[in-house]
Amino acid sequence: MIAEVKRASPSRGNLAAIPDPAALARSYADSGASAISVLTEQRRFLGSLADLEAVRAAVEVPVLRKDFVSSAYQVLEARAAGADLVLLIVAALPDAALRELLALIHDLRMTALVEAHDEGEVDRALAAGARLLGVNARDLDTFELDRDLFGRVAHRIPDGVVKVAESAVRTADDVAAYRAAGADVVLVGEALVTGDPAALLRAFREATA
Ligand SMILES: O=C(O)c1ccccc1NCC(=O)[C@H](O)[C@H](O)COP(=O)(O)O
Repeated sequence: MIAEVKRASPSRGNLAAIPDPAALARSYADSGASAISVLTEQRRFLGSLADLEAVRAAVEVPVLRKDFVSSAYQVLEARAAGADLVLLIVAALPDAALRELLALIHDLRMTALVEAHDEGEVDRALAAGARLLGVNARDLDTFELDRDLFGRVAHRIPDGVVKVAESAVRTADDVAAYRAAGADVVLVGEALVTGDPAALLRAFREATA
């Protein structure tokens, strides 16, 4: 499980105040999350690099900078703030930029979560050298959720590339469905920040046991 610190979103507005992101991240890690995703975009998600720094200082597990990263500067910022992983969204990056940012992230001994939303984007992510590939159920233009998307495109992702199912998890059954469709990792935001994170993470883990 990757558990997300998510105060607000363009599709859902304000979700949770999260006055102490470090405490939330600690509760995620204590409840078995294997990594923490921190949204650092300010305007629509109400996140910040300060949130990332606070989370980094609070947990031992890897921390993901989740943002619309399109420059080397943002990757270096992520590193300086203590991130281990950086999100790269295929739809937002031409092939050359995707390759350059991926190479920089690997040179820095970091990991890129390369995010796709259709088969063509999965193929572009693989061609660029993605080793951790996310399939986001949320269409970033329309905000529509398609929980079945992961199952339709996962067959294109070869063994050896870690498969992450992103978004739209509300219940343990959703986690079980992603797992059955081949997900190695599931990334969850809204359900955790609007519910009881410890109880949910326990139920999510049991759903895949
Ligand atoms: O969440 C949104 O509304 C959103 C809109 C546009 C671009 C990105 C967006 N979210 C980022 C994410 O991918 C999710 O925060 C993450 O996958 C968790 O999703 P969920 O569990 O459904 O909150």
